[in-house]
Amino acid sequence: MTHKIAVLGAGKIGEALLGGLLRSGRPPATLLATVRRPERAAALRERHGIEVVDTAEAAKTADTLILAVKPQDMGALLDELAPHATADRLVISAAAGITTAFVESRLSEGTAVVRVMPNTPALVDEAMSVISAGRHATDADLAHAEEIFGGVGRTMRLPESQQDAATALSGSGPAYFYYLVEAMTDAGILLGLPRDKAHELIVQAAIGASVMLRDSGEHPVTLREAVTSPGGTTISAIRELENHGVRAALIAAIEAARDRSRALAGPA
Ligand SMILES: NC(=O)C1=CN([C@@H]2O[C@H](COP(=O)(O)OP(=O)(O)OC[C@H]3O[C@@H](n4cnc5c(N)ncnc54)[C@H](O)[C@@H]3O)[C@@H](O)[C@H]2O)C=CC1
Ligand SMILES: O=C(O)[C@@H]1CCC=N1
Repeated sequence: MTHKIAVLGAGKIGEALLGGLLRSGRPPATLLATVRRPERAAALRERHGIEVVDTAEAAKTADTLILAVKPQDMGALLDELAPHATADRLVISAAAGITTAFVESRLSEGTAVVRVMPNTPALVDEAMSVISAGRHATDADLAHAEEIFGGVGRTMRLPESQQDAATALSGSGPAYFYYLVEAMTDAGILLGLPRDKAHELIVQAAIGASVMLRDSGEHPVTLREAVTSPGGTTISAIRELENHGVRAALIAAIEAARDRSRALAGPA
């Protein structure tokens, strides 16, 4: 069998991954997708030139099955998959909250399952994908998952016990930055700047700050201190952020995301 990857439930994250795999040079003939709606199938075929098949066909043809449906749809997908997926398939779940134990319990005994939490910057090859092994996944299975998800950005191995936290920080993480950009744009509007100019200023500040965070090796406190002149503008803003409990709000928000990820696993 040629080495094939199927993305089961090619929605936003599944399509981002497929696009990245194609950009990284994987031939379209080695990729398969499954979807629910015919219009979606037509769009995927047209945009990426890949074959869209049903779950049974994907399970029979591909040796790596990436499950990218919503956590709430995972039980139904596994019911469809189980009769067709032999135990030699590597199954990779990208769903928030869903444990490898849950996936394993629905598939053939001994199936290797890997849990991965990517994020949407996969669309621009800047994802972070956090990878954990299930009970039967070997180092080679983890390396295979790293190779696939490494095509759309960076990867990090963490124990599965830390996946809900990683989901809250990294899977959902880009949304917090977009939220911040929205709020800062509102501030620019309040201060009388045109929306497009405010947006451009904030996006460039975000890119500049991100590159410095990644490349300077400096602690964020040091980078922030370098912006914060005595008696200056930045400290006036920082005082308001502290007054409004923004740090505590972020900690509480990310804890809530972690708790939601745990809850999506369903009752223990
Ligand atoms: N959107 C994001 O930023 C991230 C999402 N995830 C996870 O990825 C999964 C998908 O999320 P999105 O892509 O945002 O959702 P989505 O709703 O865009 O994609 C899911 C797709 O699966 C299809 N689907 C559902 N059941 C199916 C079945 N039985 N057979 C074939 N197709 C089926 C749906 O029609 C839909 O197109 C979720 O479990 C989520 O937790 C993980 C990391 C980041
Ligand atoms: O919001 C969600 O549940 C998904 C998982 C991580 C990012 N988006």
